[in-house]
Amino acid sequence: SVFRTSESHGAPHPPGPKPKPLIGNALDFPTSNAQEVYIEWGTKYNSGFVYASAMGNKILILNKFKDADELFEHRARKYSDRPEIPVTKLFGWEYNLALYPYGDKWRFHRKICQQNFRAEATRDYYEVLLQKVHGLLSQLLTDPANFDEHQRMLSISAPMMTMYGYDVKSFEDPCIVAAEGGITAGTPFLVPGGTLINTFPILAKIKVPLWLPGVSTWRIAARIRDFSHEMQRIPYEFAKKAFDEGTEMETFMSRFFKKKTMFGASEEEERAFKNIASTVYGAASDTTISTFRSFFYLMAVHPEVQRKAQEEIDQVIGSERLPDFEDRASLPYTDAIYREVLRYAPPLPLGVAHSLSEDDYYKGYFIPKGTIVFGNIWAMTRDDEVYPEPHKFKPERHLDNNGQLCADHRILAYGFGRRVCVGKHLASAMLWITMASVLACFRIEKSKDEFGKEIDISDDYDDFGTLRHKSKYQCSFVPRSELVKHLVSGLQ
Ligand code: HEM
Repeated sequence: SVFRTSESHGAPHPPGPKPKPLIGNALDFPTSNAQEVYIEWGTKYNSGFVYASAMGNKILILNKFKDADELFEHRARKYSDRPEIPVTKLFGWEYNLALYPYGDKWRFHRKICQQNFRAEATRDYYEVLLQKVHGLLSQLLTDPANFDEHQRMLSISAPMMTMYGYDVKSFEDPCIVAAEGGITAGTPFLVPGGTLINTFPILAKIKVPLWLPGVSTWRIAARIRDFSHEMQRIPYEFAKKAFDEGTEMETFMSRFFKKKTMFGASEEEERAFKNIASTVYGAASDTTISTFRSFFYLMAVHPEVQRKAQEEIDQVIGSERLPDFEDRASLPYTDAIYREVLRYAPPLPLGVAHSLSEDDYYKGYFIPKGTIVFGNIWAMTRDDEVYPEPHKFKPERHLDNNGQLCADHRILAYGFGRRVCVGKHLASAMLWITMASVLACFRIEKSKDEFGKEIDISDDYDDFGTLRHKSKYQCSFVPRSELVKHLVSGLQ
């Protein structure tokens, strides 16, 4: 569009679909597979970044890493805000630091996250993670058909355990019911006219239409607030009690309680620890679930990749023990699989929206304050100048000629700039140890039908607005040896 406004000093907005009178680009916004549509816009308007606006929302999409790097990293001071969600307070979602505006409160929370989730600090969680992953191995051995349920439970219980020491064992757990209930019921409120549909991952779970007869907005709001208080209260009180009784294990919350007892802590700090622990549930579980779904699928359809990883594991670890975090540096191919899964199937293809806190000019274009800015992770991980044959699953692309991991550590799936996923080291540890452990123990194969014929798995994904999941499929987990069977059954 070439709309010129007084504050733009004559510079046009970046290229994009031409706005219609009154409704702007309202009808142009995609409701699913947006990441692909935005790539098409880029091609159509011959630009690495495109702009559109509707009903007061201005949106900039960055399809190229170079532009994302320039704006999110080098101009971070302007590009680190979040779009405002008016109902946050109404729903009791003030705890969620991923939604905070760029400012002191966010900075305070982010600093605590960085201290506790930086690469070194994640070591404190290794023992718990390993225990949880070994639990998954046992379940895959005894009940392989329900592998998806098991990986979902792992993805939910690992963060609950590391944050609070709260051991979730069932989807009926009151804390999980409250967390899921709040997200499910609250989501429709976040979508004014559907235009913000791609703004937050949480929007993915739109299920209850608010205009159902007899459903009052306020009643729903009150329910969501209750859910949200419960999901914060239950595990917090559990962790507090465990600490007071001296039975606590080393967790994010116990570390805080210990510090408070020894040195004291402000109310503000206590509130921040609580907020962070609650945020982690939503931030960690769905993204991890999505990654595991892609991983099992990609292994089942790429036996040659699996074989290579298993050769590497057998060589380094042998078959008498299971992988440990210390083995990671000696298993570059397995690490390359982790990177390639997140490249091939980023769980949040459009990341999480940033917003621009001041007017800006870029490459001769005017971008107004308040513009919602998406880094199109999907487009960047499919850029064939960076990743030749981007539609192929090839872990080798992350290795150099000596079979060592390439120096570029950047995993685009974790987002950008000062808002980059603050849990990425924890996520990396969790994802890698799970992948290495499952590969060490099982061959992941396509399931067979009653005639012994392999059941194909399509490359279909469900796209819930922002969160992308491999659509339902079957696969089999075959123990690699009797020894492995023995090793895994001994874990329980
Ligand atoms: C596969 C796993 C994960 C993926 C793909 C992922 C991806 C992302 C992305 C794309 C963002 C937004 C970045 C941006 O604004 O540019 C984000 C933010 C965030 N993530 Fe993750 N994440 C994962 C796991 C985790 C885990 C395990 C934790 C917690 C320990 C976590 C905590 C957070 C938090 C708190 C934010 C908000 C940061 C802020 O607004 O400053 N994430 N994540």
